[in-house]
Amino acid sequence: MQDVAPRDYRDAMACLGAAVNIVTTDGAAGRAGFTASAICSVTDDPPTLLVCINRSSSAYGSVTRNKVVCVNVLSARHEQLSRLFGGKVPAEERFAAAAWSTLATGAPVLADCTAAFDCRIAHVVNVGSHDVLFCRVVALQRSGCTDNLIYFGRAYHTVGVTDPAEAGPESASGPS
Ligand SMILES: NC(=O)c1ccc[n+]([C@@H]2O[C@H](COP(=O)([O-])OP(=O)(O)OC[C@H]3O[C@@H](n4cnc5c(N)ncnc54)[C@H](O)[C@@H]3O)[C@@H](O)[C@H]2O)c1
Ligand SMILES: Cc1cc2c(cc1C)N(C[C@H](O)[C@H](O)[C@H](O)COP(=O)(O)O)c1[nH]c(=O)[nH]c(=O)c1N2
Repeated sequence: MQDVAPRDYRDAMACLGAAVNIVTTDGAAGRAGFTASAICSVTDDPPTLLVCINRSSSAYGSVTRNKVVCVNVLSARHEQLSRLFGGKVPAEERFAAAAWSTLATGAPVLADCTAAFDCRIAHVVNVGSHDVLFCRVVALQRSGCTDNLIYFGRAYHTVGVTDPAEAGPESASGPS
């Protein structure tokens, strides 16, 4: 069996479109956040999602020591914010560019995000350069679920629904 080169792997992964999110944390280990597309739902009982984080990321220490994250799902208007959280910009400058609140864990919730999943990190698995964080969702926020910022072919795109009713009502749940 022939090994697949990392470059070929990334070229093929560039063909897999994915929603763009900002993953945040706060707590004793400090506030931090990064742009992430390697996120998916694991199970609805108990509500659990996974986040893949590069261990070389500036947010890594804060995320793993605080043991909480909020996954903020982005819409088209957040492209510039996604670029800011995509690397090489100091954390304070990233957060200064938007309005934030909190739900249950204290991790920053982006005021106008499409959906926010506030989580406690339940389990961590090391795989190559990344840690896979299995995150138990403890609170939610949904608002204006009409479009998503998508990363595909190394570029940003938008998908949306023409009838907002298709996306369901706005809501928030969980302890606050
Ligand atoms: N999962 C990730 O860690 C991830 C995902 C997307 C982009 N990025 C980072 O964003 C920057 C721009 O990326 P790009 O899409 O323009 O070109 P790229 O060639 O670095 O990435 C192409 C695709 O490969 C995957 N990928 C990239 N780096 C990866 C990594 N270290 N581990 C696992 N999968 C990875 C992603 O699906 C990405 O869309 C790069 O620095 C890249 O490392 C990282
Ligand atoms: C569209 C897109 C998607 C992702 C990323 C980037 C971009 C532009 N990055 C990279 C990540 O955002 C970046 O490396 C961090 O912000 C770390 O940079 P600093 O170490 O903080 O400068 C990223 N990193 C990661 O660990 N997991 C991921 O799923 C993703 N996904």
